[in-house]
Amino acid sequence: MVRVEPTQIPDVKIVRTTVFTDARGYFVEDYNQRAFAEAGIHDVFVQDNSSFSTRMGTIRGLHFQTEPFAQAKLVRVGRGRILDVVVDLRRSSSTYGQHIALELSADDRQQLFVPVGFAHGFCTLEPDTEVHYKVTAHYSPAHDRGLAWNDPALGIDWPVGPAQAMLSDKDKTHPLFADLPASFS
Ligand SMILES: Cc1cn([C@H]2C[C@H](O)[C@@H](COP(=O)(O)OP(=O)(O)O[C@H]3O[C@@H](C)C(=O)[C@@H](O)[C@H]3O)O2)c(=O)[nH]c1=O
Repeated sequence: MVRVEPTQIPDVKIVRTTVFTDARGYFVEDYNQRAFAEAGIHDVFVQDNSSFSTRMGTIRGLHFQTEPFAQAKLVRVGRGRILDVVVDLRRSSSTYGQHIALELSADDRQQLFVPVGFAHGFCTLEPDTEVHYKVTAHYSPAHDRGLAWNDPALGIDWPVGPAQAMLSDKDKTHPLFADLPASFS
């Protein structure tokens, strides 16, 4: 059983699943298209991604792709724990520039649905953390964009600062929120 619930930014959803345990172990539905449709989400996922981060304090983000490769994402953790963060980049939105930060772990199996129009990133809260996410458009390096994870204007309360964060070279160079071109919305 899959339940889809709104967050403070209503188009961003928390997805909860029911785990059925028995003597063998457990069974769980990780994704259910009908439950999403009943929640008004009709996005079609076309690619499943996984990333593994060895170090606690690894930050990946904040990332998004532009049209026609903009992606909605459904994020879950297979091993370990993350602080998952999404930032509303939709200029016409009443929550433009606001963010949601939610802990996701392998233990609670909570997932986050991130609609098109948001930047996404996370910080690992444990070593050896594996993140799985479905996306609704294929990877396109030409449409791949970033937003500075530690832009003070975003007000994100990351668990680590720049001195401790493990980042890719790419993620050290993204523009500030105020410098994103208007054409992204
Ligand atoms: C995202 C992606 C990367 N790659 C390749 C490109 C590159 O050589 C290598 C690592 O890519 P990155 O450094 O962009 O990986 P990463 O920093 O983990 O990027 C991911 O971060 C999280 C927060 C997201 O939301 C994702 O959409 C994605 O942007 O993998 C693909 O082949 N397909 C993909 O879909």
